[in-house]
Amino acid sequence: MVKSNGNLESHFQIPKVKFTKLFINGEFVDSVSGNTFETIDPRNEEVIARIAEGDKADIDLAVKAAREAFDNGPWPRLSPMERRNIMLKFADLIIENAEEIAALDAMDAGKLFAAGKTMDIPSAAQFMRYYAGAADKIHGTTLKMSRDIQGYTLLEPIGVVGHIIPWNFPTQMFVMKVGPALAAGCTMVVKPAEQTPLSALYYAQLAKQAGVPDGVINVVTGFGSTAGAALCSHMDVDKISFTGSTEVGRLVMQAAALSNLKPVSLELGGKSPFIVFDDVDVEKVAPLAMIGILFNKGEVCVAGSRLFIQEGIYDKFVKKLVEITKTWVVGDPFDPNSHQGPQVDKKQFERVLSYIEHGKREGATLLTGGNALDRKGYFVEPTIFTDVEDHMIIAKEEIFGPVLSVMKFKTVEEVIKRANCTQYGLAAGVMTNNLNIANTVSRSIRAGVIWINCYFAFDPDCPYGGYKSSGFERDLGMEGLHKYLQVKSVATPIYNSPWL
Ligand SMILES: NC(=O)C1=CN([C@@H]2O[C@H](COP(=O)(O)OP(=O)(O)OC[C@H]3O[C@@H](n4cnc5c(N)ncnc54)[C@H](OP(=O)(O)O)[C@@H]3O)[C@@H](O)[C@H]2O)C=CC1
Ligand SMILES: CCCCCC/C=C/C(=O)O
Repeated sequence: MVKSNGNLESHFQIPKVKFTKLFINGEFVDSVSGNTFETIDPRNEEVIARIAEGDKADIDLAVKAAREAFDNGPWPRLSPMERRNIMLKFADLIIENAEEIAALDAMDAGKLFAAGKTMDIPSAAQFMRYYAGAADKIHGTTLKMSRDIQGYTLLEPIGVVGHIIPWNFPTQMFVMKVGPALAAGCTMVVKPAEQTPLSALYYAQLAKQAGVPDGVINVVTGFGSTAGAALCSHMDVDKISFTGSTEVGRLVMQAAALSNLKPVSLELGGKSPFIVFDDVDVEKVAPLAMIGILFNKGEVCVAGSRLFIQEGIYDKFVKKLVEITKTWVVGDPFDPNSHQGPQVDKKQFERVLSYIEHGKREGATLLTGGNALDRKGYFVEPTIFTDVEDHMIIAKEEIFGPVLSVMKFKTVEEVIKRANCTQYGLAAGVMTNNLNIANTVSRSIRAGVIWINCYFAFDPDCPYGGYKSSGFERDLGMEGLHKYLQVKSVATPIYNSPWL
């Protein structure tokens, strides 16, 4: 039985929500319609605040501000060093306000407050600093042309960017998208997920404080089917950067194509294999496998949700997994003893529980967990299914919760084939002390991120994104910056040069 920590009263003074309106052209404003929507605390199902509900009319105003800021404003025309300095100030303000932002994401998304303060928010500031440092290192190339022509390329900002972000990492997603776009000299409209508007609005205020000019960053809170769809279809938006479900990713791409053929980058769902060979130390790797599914309550696209264990260590490994779940505390995300908070909302909570019922009906063995906690809020026990078969729904579909599907395998060839047998291709974990196996498997798995003897090894310098139905283009790394740039080739004749 998973313990639900008794201390549900937070000793931390939860801050009042300061920003609830749309942020357009440097000001917090009501939506044109005057409509608002509730943002709910998944700990207790209570209303945190009412937030301005932007729709097409507000997207039009936000895009107009971003368009004007790009076409005539200072941001794309500042020297890269000036952009860098403002971005560094932005990063400093993120760190200075880490505690308040962590509290907002804990209230809005059920994310652990302590982890937010010490990991999520600081890593977001690091992402911003990484791209501040990249701002004055955006270089084209000189070309060796075949005739008496001199050629070179320019990397130019793509223009007005629409960022549509999900609810699972409100902070990182905001900064992973906004940071590189700022460094590139772009302007933007951010549509945060309806479940998690609070930190995005807070970041908008910090950006203004840091000196980001009005109109460069605009935040329109609201719903995907209205505000999000309007952003994707907008004729004055030059690029869409989307993170979310594969299903919605298709809609985003369709809207972009049917409007002005704007390019899109898609970071979508996953069903990542975590592969354990029988030469590993079970005591060390089993905890990593559990973190691979339980980190952030399983609401992670790269979660290692399919655990493949080689038969030689299967029984010992599974026994260790159960031991670990018994020490795993599910409870109030403000309580420092909690390892796991509530799922983000009622819809996701019910979705996870419905997948657990699928697993039972399909004949998998429910080894541990499988229940909601008997308390208010959207809390789900860490759940492990064994005897899972590849054709089962819990082996094929992304659950996006603390539910692990465990499978046994014999050979390297078998596990490569089974790991690749998925529509997704986001990430994979390969646990082995055999370098040849690590090399073979890492090159054979069709996924955008491979972690060998580690997991969730995120870094600002390491590109992150998917193959197949997990999307294309990358966040993070210099690839995460280049998607906000476009290449211009320039050529001129050369005369009397001693060489070509
Ligand atoms: N790759 C990743 O990091 C993530 C993947 N996911 C996947 O998505 C699933 C559901 O999560 P969810 O948040 O509902 O993901 P969605 O794909 O539904 O939403 C992601 C973002 O897209 C917006 N959106 C929704 N419909 C449209 C549309 N027609 N046009 C433009 N934007 C739209 C959403 O707005 P709104 O929230 O207001 O509807 C949200 O901001 C998860 O179970 C998981 O499979 C989810 C989060 C992160
Ligand atoms: C420190 C963790 C950063 C994670 C940010 C991106 C991951 C998103 C996902 O896979 O859902």
